[in-house]
Amino acid sequence: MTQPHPPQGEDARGTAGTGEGATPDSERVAPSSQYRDIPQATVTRLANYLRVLGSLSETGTLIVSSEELASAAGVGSAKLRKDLSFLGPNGVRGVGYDVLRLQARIENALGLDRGHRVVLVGVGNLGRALACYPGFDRRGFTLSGLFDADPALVGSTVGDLVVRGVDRLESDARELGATIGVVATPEDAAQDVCDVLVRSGVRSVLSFAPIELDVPEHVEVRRVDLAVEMQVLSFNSARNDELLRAAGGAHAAGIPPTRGPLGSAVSTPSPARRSRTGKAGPLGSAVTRNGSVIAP
Ligand SMILES: NC(=O)c1ccc[n+]([C@@H]2O[C@H](COP(=O)([O-])OP(=O)(O)OC[C@H]3O[C@@H](n4cnc5c(N)ncnc54)[C@H](O)[C@@H]3O)[C@@H](O)[C@H]2O)c1
Repeated sequence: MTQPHPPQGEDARGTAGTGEGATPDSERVAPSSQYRDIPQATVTRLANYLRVLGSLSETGTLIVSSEELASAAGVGSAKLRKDLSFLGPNGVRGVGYDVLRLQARIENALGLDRGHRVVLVGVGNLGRALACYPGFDRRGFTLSGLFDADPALVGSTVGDLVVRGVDRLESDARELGATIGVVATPEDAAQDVCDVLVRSGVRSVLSFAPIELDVPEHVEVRRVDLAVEMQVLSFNSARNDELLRAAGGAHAAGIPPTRGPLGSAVSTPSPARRSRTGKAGPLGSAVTRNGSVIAP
């Protein structure tokens, strides 16, 4: 992860400070507000780069090239450089990115350096699993409060926290300084819970309940729906089958293989296609054909 590599693409110009072609990073930490125009898709990818960088820093890697980082994150290196260009000058030409510095830069852009206190409502099957997951802390999210309506659960310990009654949600979430509220209740309770979270001052809600939640304009809701993710996988799988069939026909006719939907040449899947480099990701996880990394 430390070999130098020649600059290319927009980096090579070294003008706009878009990547490894830029001058060495200044120590100046930009305010997060400077990043508000970053496109949503880039924000999602930045979070992914951050995860990869976290794994690299845990293994003591100091410098990473854009190709290596891009490969581990499952994106093309041009896209990676474009994404990182939103953060201002990064990296050193011919050397690569300083892992810790880039981590700090992305954390700043994502507002993670401020830290987030999270409260979770609904400590059932899903809520318990989330409450026991140790990975949030590593990424700047401190689970600070668990709430449930079931008297049998209130007072019990889940993970490191004692479950509180939902009747205390408004006052306790405010007192805890919660910035994010997670809704893991049945759908019929989700809107009420969301309203209480909003009254407590929470401005970001992550909901697992399968309904749309009404919130005031200043509050953002993100809904997680695994069924939707599986539907996307189903669609991609059907499309890739189609492309493989077309590529098979083209091979038979002596026509070169077509490009896949993400720019990869379509060929029969094999273990060697676990990632663009044929390597497992930094977490030992496989990079899927559509570019996402499956975390262990
Ligand atoms: N998005 C997804 O991919 C996905 C996947 C699985 C489940 N879910 C959804 O997540 C939610 C939780 O699922 P689950 O399997 O953990 O359900 P569950 O029944 O095991 O747990 C729900 C918990 O919410 C508590 N609760 C009920 N009303 C409440 C209220 N008013 N205030 C506080 N707590 C209250 C219950 O006491 C229970 O502990 C459901 O809405 C489910 O549809 C979503």
